[in-house]
Amino acid sequence: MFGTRKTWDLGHAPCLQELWKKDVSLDASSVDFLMSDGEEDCSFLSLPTAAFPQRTALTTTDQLETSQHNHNQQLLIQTLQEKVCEFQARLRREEASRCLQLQRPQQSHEQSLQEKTNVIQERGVRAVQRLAEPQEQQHSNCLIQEGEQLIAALRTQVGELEEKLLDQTQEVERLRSGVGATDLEKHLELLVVENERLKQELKACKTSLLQEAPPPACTATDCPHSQDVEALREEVSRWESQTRPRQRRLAELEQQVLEKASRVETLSRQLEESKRHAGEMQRQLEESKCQQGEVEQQLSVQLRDCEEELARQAARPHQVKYVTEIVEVESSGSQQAVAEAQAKSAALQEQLSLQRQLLRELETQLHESQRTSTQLRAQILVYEGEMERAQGQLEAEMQNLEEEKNRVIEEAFIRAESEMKAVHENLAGVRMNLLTLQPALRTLTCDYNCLKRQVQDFPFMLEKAITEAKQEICQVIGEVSSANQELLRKYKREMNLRKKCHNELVRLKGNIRVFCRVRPVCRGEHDSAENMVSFDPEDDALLYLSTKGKLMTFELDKVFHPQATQEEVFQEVQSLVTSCIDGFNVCIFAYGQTGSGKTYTMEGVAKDPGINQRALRLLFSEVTEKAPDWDFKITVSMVEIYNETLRNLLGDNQGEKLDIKMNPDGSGQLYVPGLTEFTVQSPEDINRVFELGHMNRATACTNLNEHSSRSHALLIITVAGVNSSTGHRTQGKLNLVDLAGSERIAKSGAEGSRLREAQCINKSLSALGDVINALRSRHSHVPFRNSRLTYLLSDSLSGDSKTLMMVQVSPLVSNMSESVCSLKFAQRVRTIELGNATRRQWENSSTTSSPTHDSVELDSPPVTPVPLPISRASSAGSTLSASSKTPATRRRSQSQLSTGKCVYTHTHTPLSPRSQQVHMPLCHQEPWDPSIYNNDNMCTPPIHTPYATIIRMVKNIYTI
Ligand SMILES: Nc1ncnc2c1ncn2[C@@H]1O[C@H](COP(=O)(O)OP(=O)(O)OP(=O)(O)O)[C@@H](O)[C@H]1O
Repeated sequence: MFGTRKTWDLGHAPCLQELWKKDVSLDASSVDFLMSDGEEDCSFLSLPTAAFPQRTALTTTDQLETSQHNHNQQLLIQTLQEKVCEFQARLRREEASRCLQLQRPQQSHEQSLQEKTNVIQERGVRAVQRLAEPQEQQHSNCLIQEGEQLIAALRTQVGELEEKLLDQTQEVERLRSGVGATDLEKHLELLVVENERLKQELKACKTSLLQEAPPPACTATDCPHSQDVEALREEVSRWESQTRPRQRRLAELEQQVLEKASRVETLSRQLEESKRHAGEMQRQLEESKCQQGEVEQQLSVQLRDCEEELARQAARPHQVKYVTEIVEVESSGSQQAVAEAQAKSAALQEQLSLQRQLLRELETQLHESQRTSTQLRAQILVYEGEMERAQGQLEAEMQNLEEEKNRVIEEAFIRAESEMKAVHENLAGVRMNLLTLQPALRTLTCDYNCLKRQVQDFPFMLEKAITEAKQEICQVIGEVSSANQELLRKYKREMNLRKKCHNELVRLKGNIRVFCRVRPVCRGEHDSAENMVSFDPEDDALLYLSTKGKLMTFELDKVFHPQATQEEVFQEVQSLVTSCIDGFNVCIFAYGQTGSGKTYTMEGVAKDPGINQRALRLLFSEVTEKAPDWDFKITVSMVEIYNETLRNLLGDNQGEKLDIKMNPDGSGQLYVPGLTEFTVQSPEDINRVFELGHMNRATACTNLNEHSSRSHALLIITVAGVNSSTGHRTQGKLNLVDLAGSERIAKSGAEGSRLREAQCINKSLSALGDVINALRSRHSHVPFRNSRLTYLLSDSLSGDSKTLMMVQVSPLVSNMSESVCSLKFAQRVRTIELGNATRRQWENSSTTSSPTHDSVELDSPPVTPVPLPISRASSAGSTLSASSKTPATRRRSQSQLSTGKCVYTHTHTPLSPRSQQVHMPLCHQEPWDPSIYNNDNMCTPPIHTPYATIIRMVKNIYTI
């Protein structure tokens, strides 16, 4: 703050006090004088402090923000006061020094005069005493008078000098008081006025900022711009805080300038005073010289007069004696007087020389003063130059500060104005929004009240709506039901028509399909007939056999080459398999000589199962898919026909021989008492069934391969379904038969038991051929009973059944003749027409055989009605559930028989109470599966699919 003051510190420049001290040393009286002056200056110091109450009052009324500023100003004023006191003290000391300087020659002069006067008085007294005689008394009196006059004149002169000195002292005092105190007071007043002006400006700025601030109603919580205003205020305060030190610095500089100016003025005034005093002193000195000259002249005149008087008195002769006596008497006195006068003269001369020396000293002092004055002038010029520079800098700095202050204020003002404008605009927008929102609020309130009323009324409205909806739903259900009945009627009519068309198509195509599969050459077989067996790449139904130079062509329904996989074979038969879900009886049997691959095709191997396992898994997955609408039950039986003996492969007693009997209920149906049927409910059950059958077949013989070659293995799968929605029932049977080897007995050369086995095999195969021949020839009698095999398969070979014969052919040359026989037999079978496929259906309430809508009329000559095989519940326990099958009645309408047509109906017979079943979960399934009917026309599309869809729709409506 006072950094620049150091530059202007008087201590660094020669001051008057130091200058005076060089020549004049202060004595104790002068120190006392200074001390007394210093104490007397307290009255002077009271002047600036007199302005404090006003300032204090201002301080109390100022805001808190200006307290620091006021404190700084107080410090500044206090510093100024100290400076003023210091200057006053210095001024007084200098004045005292000057007074001392002035008084000292005067006192010495007075002292010298006093001494002269005393000397003259003493000389006069002595002269009077010496001239005590009457003659000389008059002259002495004259001398005394003259001396007294001289003394009086000298006293007058001294008095006048004292008066002049007093006047000079008073003038100096007056000048001192007039110069120092007044200027400082004026300067102090100027400072106070400047301070007041700055305060007023600060107040005005604050007032303008406060007026520009947002309205007080807009508080920090509800006005979004209060923070901006606060930020602006903080910025303004920051600028003010930055401005304050500059203002203080400005005030200090101003103060320093004023101090310098006052000091320069004081110095110049002191210089003038010094000059004037020096002139006066010179004049007084000259006057003293003149007076001294006059005194000397008078004294010399008196001395000369005395000497002349003495000489005149000595020139009188008559009176010589007397005079001589007198002279002699008085000569010693005169000589003494002369000596005294000479002494006086010498003293006066000495005094004169002293005066002259004093004069020289004064002149020297005068020269010193003039030199000091010259130095002071030079210093003053330097100070003035510095002052001008400082003033220029100060003015420039002030101007910069002023400009910066104005700029900051202007920026703050502009910013505050823009902010206020934005705030006002926002406020206007908010007010507008408020005005627009109020109607919306009223509308919302109305809506809310309305909704509230509606919510209150909602239960009643809901109840009413539910009632109405129920009524509408009932009405719609009624309408839908009637429409459904109509649709159902139309659907049944259409399905009958479709079924007739399909049956006609099947009749035209024939329902016996014959496939041929040529097994590959196995490892270790060398007599392959690869060149003898060939295939038509364009037609997969042709097989060429080259034997004995002849090329035999066999046309079958499908020929599988040796590379055909189990999956490819099953792809061709799966539609036939799934048709049993729709209620058809299906018979798939593998025919061929031993080692031609029958077992491989039907049973397969563990890693690559054959048709049996695949068919059962497919049926299981199909009925699972149809579970939502249909409840299916899949039962499995496995039997073996060996030497015309029927064995239950799934039963516990393997030695038991089963028999095929007529159902005692008079229905004419066949059944196998004691045949075990397992209900399959999972894929694991399928595996268990095959494992059990395989194990039972293996335990009954010593060589399974040979045994299997000599026996027929039958897997009988029954699929019974009930539509839970309609009560519609279907039942189909799938017979998968692995026939025994078909080689000729003559060729085999068997004897004994092997001969009997071969005879039995031949008998059964011959019976099968006879049956097929009878069917092909449409004989009235079909010899199903000629063998156990044909008897057991009678329901799957006659009427509406579908039959697939898989003729297995060995590629070996040694088996060529057997292969030719098998293929010829297969080609004959292919030409057989079993008749129209008839679907077995049971109505819910139909327990008697009666013609139904799905009865099929067989073309004449009618096939001899053969009862279906009837299974009886096995009494033997099993790890799996077993069920006994009650016979289904299949009757032939007498009227139709009389007209040459046979109608087969199937009635549902309740299960035997002895049966043990594991029921499949009741499920409804969608019977329609296009994939079943896409590949082959052997199967009719399900007749119940649209109906089930309609039922589901109705159920959905109910659910809704
Ligand atoms: N398509 C085929 N692919 C590979 N190997 C086959 C194929 N067909 C049959 N075989 C193999 O030929 C051999 C004889 O087959 P398989 O036992 O099935 O004949 P089979 O007609 O059943 O004989 P059998 O009448 O004595 O029972 C077996 O080893 C079998 O694995």
